[in-house]
Amino acid sequence: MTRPSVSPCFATAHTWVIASHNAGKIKEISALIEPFGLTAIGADEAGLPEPEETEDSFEGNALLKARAAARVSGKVALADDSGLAVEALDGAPGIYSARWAGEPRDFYRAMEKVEAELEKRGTTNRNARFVCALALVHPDGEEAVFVGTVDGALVWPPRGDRGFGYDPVFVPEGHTATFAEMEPAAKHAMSHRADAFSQLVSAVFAE
Ligand SMILES: O=P(O)(O)OP(=O)(O)OP(=O)(O)OC[C@H]1O[C@@H](n2cnc3c(O)ncnc32)[C@H](O)[C@@H]1O
Ligand SMILES: [Mg+2]
Repeated sequence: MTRPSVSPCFATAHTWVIASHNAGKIKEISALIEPFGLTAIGADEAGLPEPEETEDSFEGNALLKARAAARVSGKVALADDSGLAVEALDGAPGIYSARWAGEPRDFYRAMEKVEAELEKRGTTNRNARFVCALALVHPDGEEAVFVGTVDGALVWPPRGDRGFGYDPVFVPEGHTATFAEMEPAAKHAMSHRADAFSQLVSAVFAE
């Protein structure tokens, strides 16, 4: 038996707080963790505030959100900081992916902004990548972060009504459907979140 590469305290907790206010993410993360016999509680359900994302990296913001949730709830907290990095836009919107949608959030507007920026640059390079940092924090101070990615290309106009955020404009490499046109299980099998989660599973639940 190989030892888990992080402290066993994460796997022995019964409940993980999902430190996110994004319903789409909570749904995807709950589906990923429930097979491990863990109960997931969303940040709204746990009455957690939404911290300001002041760090300059996905990892930094994921840790900031998980630390705040673990401190307030006294439970293991899992946070996800993620976004779309467009090659021809030097990685934008990146950590600002949610902020490009304005307040209240309007992702059609955010997708239009990405398209307008590409047109401004007069480029034919439509390569993009989704990135997901998952931070796991125990109230006793133990921490771990896992980063996953998926490469693909942007399409215009948006297609499909599944998923959330930028899914309607993202076609993963080797496919023709956007994430928003795929069955949720197909997206979960290849997404940036699934990639980060499989690293987490190897570290936390390794036998
Ligand atoms: O911070 P929390 O409360 O978790 O929720 P959020 O929506 O603000 O999340 P982020 O700060 O991590 O912003 C990430 C944004 O990137 C986009 N994004 C992340 N993962 C995505 C996915 O799987 N499909 C489509 N868009 C995604 C989506 O628009 C998110 O709002
Ligand atoms: Mg956020």
